[in-house]
Amino acid sequence: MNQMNPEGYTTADGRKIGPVLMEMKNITLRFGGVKAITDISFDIREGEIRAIIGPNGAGKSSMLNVISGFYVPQEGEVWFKGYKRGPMKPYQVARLGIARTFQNIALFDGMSVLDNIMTGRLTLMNSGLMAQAMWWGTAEKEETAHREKVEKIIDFLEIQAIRKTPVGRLPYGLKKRVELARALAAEPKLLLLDEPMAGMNVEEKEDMCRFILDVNDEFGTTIALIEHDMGVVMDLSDRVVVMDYGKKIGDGTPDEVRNNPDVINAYLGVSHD
Ligand SMILES: Nc1ncnc2c1ncn2[C@@H]1O[C@H](COP(=O)(O)OP(=O)(O)OP(=O)(O)O)[C@@H](O)[C@H]1O
Repeated sequence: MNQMNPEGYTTADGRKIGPVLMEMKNITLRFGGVKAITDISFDIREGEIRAIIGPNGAGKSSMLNVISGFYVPQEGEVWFKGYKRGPMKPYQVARLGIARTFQNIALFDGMSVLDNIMTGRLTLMNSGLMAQAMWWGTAEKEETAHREKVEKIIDFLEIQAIRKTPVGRLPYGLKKRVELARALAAEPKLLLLDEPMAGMNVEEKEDMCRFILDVNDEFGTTIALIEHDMGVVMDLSDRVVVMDYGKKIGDGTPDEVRNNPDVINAYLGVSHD
């Protein structure tokens, strides 16, 4: 199988990748006079770890925000699970099965790890406040089921010891792991990670890499990520989209991208962290 096969393909290391889950077709996004994205197309396949890279200001965050539904492009189409996606509210995107983490951690510092992760399940909860007041039994049963799922994620990400700790007291690497846990609590089909390794030391990066691979492997979650650390990108990703000045300049396996002269030029031509 190759990457063009509609059924999917098998990676060099034997991982099975499925059919297309998301397709970005000729996306153009402008902010006033600034063109952040110019006519970019690419797909994300089921089970894949897909990276978006590029020098500073290339348009990566803008693209992640288009994928998440936060930005609606002026031109182009976004297809998800075989349907063209129109403008949506964030909760509708979450219900579709897309969850994300943020470049700057977005957790509730005063709340415990457990409670923060529980907030990830809000879009899956049927019982609202009214229902809880009137039919406490049903709501309680539902709450127990949610707690069980959350406890599973806590075990999986090895954060049992800090489950009661307020997030504000945790070191950076662990906060990032809690953020991953909260995104996973929504049971996403597609998980978006915005610079998951930013600000981490070597050991924290190694842990995060392992957890990302395990999530992908264990839950079959498709993952799209932006990351500046090239070593991490090349190790983790099945395929990589490369952006520069809002345009796509490369798309392929890490090896293909690494040897692409346009990509080499883009990275040599600018300062990069
Ligand atoms: N909300 C916005 N309003 C106006 N311009 C914006 C906005 N967001 C991004 N831009 C512009 O769009 C272009 C792409 O920015 P974007 O943040 O997507 O790049 P990036 O590749 O994620 O950069 P970095 O690696 O530095 O985070 C830049 O010229 C940026 O100034």
